[in-house]
Amino acid sequence: MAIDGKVALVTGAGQGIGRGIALRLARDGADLALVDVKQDKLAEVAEEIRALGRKVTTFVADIGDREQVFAAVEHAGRELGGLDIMVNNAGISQVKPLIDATPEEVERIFKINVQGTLWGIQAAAAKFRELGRKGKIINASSIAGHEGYALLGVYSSTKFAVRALTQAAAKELASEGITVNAYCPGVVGTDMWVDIDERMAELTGAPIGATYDKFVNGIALGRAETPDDVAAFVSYLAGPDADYMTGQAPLIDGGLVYR
Ligand SMILES: NC(=O)C1=CN([C@@H]2O[C@H](COP(=O)(O)OP(=O)(O)OC[C@H]3O[C@@H](n4cnc5c(N)ncnc54)[C@H](O)[C@@H]3O)[C@@H](O)[C@H]2O)C=CC1
Ligand SMILES: CC(=O)C(C)=O
Repeated sequence: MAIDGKVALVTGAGQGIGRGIALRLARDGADLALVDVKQDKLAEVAEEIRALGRKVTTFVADIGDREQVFAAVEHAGRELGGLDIMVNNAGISQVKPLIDATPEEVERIFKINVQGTLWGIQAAAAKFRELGRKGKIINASSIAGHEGYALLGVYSSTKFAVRALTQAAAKELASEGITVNAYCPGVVGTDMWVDIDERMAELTGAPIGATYDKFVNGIALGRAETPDDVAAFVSYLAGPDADYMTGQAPLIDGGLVYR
């Protein structure tokens, strides 16, 4: 298997895309460190990974807190014998007109989506250095990191920022053989989209489900994305076939945004 015996840490692994990525990397042969704020969800995913015959450890951490991210990486290294792949997946959404966004709301989403990704890059790079490994760092951006969406403007700006961090980190870390890439999903049917759809309904008066359907109707391949669709691409980014790729943030969206 492509990443047999490698150690991967996935943030936001308790559900949705992060869970899908963790399960896929386990099927690819990796041992997994699962990080989330939700202890009960982590335990469920860990059980699924154990059933696949891989080693797994869990760690409750808020990625917005730098010390907690470094502690999570330390924990993974200690429990699983190192670190090779860091997936900075956890993130939150926010649906609101730009002109109404409060300082507290902006601070919170930047703390998690942008600072959380930066702390993940820092902690992983420090661990790869210490171990002398050529690790891979993989960050969650979005179609909203390539295009600013109405009512998702602040969220979109955090995902543009993730692309900037990905490019800059790739340039800074390349000489050590560390690669940094991002994945940009489209409309994935997770709890995040349930929240986005509900908030859009409140703000626009659209019926529940209508915003989600409108976005999905724009997808050339004719269906919503699944966590497995995203995980298949992350599997490629985590494996040796992506060794010569760095600083990129490709769209994996079924044909929705074209760049
Ligand atoms: N669902 C979608 O259509 C898309 C999602 N994305 C991105 O993919 C990533 C995952 O999204 P989903 O799985 O859909 O979201 P989700 O809301 O279903 O799951 C997110 C997970 O991250 C965890 N989390 C949230 N804040 C955290 C924090 N501060 N520290 C640690 N864990 C935290 C949550 O507890 C949850 O388990 C996010 O970065 C999101 O922005 C990107 C494009 C599209
Ligand atoms: C959640 C997300 O990134 C979008 C725009 O679907």
